[in-house]
Amino acid sequence: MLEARSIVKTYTIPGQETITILRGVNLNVAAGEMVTIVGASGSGKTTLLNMLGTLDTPDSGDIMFNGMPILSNGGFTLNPKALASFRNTKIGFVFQFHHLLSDFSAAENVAMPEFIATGKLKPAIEKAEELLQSLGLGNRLSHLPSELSGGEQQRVAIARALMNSPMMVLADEPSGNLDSKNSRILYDLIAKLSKEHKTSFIIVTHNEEYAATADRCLSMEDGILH
Ligand SMILES: Nc1ncnc2c1ncn2[C@@H]1O[C@H](COP(=O)(O)OP(=O)(O)OP(=O)(O)O)[C@@H](O)[C@H]1O
Repeated sequence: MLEARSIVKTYTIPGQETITILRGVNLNVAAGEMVTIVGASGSGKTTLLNMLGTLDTPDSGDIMFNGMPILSNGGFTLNPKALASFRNTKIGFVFQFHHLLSDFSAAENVAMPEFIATGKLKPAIEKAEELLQSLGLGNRLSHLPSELSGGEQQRVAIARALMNSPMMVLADEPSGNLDSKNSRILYDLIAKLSKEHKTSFIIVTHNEEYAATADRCLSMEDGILH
């Protein structure tokens, strides 16, 4: 489903030498596969996730998505509008600080991107409620983020990422602020969703114990994914 080839990324800070973060990363992820990425702080895990999510460009490398070239020799193949549409429809994002909107309920938070895209509130809310119910949050639909536990908030963030039935979800430390019980629940849930929805998950984490529960656990070392 996803094929990333020879991704190289360097950063140059004015007045300092250039540092190479990604030295030629290769990654293949199948549909419905759950892949975790571990590695030392600063090793480039988030940088890679940003490239895979088309949020940033590498210096060089290629990305194919479902057989379609998205990135060729370090440049996007789509114009900005088409790229944004690709990202909004095919990729879901889950971050450690889930960025839920504090004045909106769980259901409204999940429905928001679709409401903005379509201008139709009722179908978006109905779909959001259905999704939240399937994630065990049926009795939390009208709660504000501040009225939800950390684990519940993270499940709302996952529901939001799944709202447009993406082919791939990218998650950066999704359990970073959760205790071990809630982290376990979250990883079990992701494993189940990846199989049920045939959605690929790529998850960056520091927790090697949970990382090992994925279909495949990779490690970022010296700018290469092993
Ligand atoms: N915009 C930038 N300009 C310069 N250097 C950057 C920039 N973004 C990231 N870096 C550097 O790239 C390296 C990799 O950062 P990245 O956030 O990908 O690491 P990480 O593996 O996700 O780390 P962590 O586990 O601590 O989140 C770091 O040394 C960071 O300082």
